[in-house]
Amino acid sequence: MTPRTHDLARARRTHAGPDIWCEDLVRIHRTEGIEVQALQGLNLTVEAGEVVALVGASGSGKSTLLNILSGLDTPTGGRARVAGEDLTAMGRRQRVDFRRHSVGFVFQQTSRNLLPFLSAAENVALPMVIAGRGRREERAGLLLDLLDVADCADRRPGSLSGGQQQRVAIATALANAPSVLLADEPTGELDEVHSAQVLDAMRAAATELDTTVLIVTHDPMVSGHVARTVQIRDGRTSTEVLRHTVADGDGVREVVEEYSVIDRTGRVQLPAEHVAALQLHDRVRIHRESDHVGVWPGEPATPPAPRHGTQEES
Ligand SMILES: Nc1ncnc2c1ncn2[C@@H]1O[C@H](COP(=O)(O)OP(=O)(O)OP(=O)(O)O)[C@@H](O)[C@H]1O
Repeated sequence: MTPRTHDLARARRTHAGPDIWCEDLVRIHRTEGIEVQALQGLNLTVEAGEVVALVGASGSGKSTLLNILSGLDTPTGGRARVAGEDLTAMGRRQRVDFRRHSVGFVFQQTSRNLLPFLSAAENVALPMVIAGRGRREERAGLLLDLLDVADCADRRPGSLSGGQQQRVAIATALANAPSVLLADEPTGELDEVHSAQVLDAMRAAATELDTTVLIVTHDPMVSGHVARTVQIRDGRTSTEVLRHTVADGDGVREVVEEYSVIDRTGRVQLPAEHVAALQLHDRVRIHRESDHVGVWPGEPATPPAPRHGTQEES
């Protein structure tokens, strides 16, 4: 901790277990008699202090999930807990409290995050005014310092660059020391250099304040800046990419491993490229070997003989 930020209040958790937990989450949107199942039994667990990117094609259900996790929307089915709060059983007052204290939110549009007629410091202080928090000016200054935009404190958003505005927006979202920070395409309007700077600043602030972060993004670059990337496909989590640094006889290197997600009932979504390459459709044959499971196209009718060590793993 730097000397200036050592007295910044960090997230305070009174719950045990993960900060984000969803089980079999379903959300059906109904408009003009048409039903769209945006989330189709989604499972996701994010432990306290993790920084996770959520990626997926347009329409895969990312914004729907974020709206539920931030308490703006309610699921049609399944269960969800964020910062220890059961999102399916919250009353109106509890929901207001949850949005004020337990979660912070950063939108893609820089103009949506900040009030244009307030300075950066006043924007950061505003959620603390609403929550009745003391020592606001001091905390606002420390947060702006933590996000490396202390020099912008007296400037209004309109005179700041997109990257500076997003840093101020992150400071604002962290004002009341939430356990969870949800960010919807926070780098969507920034170029690569500024995106990287904003992500690094967000990650550093999250570590300092012990905040759990979920970043929804289309930007593949974001994955390179986080240890865990969860892919959502057709309203379900399908694959996860984990990155970690290994130091061994060959030196220090980054190891990237991709996993398919398996749910409680044993469902696995095969990666789309495997499905296409092997022309898997309608039904497949599955064989268990001693240490893995093989998946074969449904044709021909005779099951293949096991070929140890050469099968495509699911
Ligand atoms: N309010 C709504 N009414 C009807 N359908 C909706 C509504 N919101 C979302 N949908 C539908 O639900 C599905 C998931 O949408 P969602 O916005 O969650 O996806 P997304 O992954 O965030 O997409 P994008 O990356 O384009 O923002 C889509 O088919 C979308 O058309």
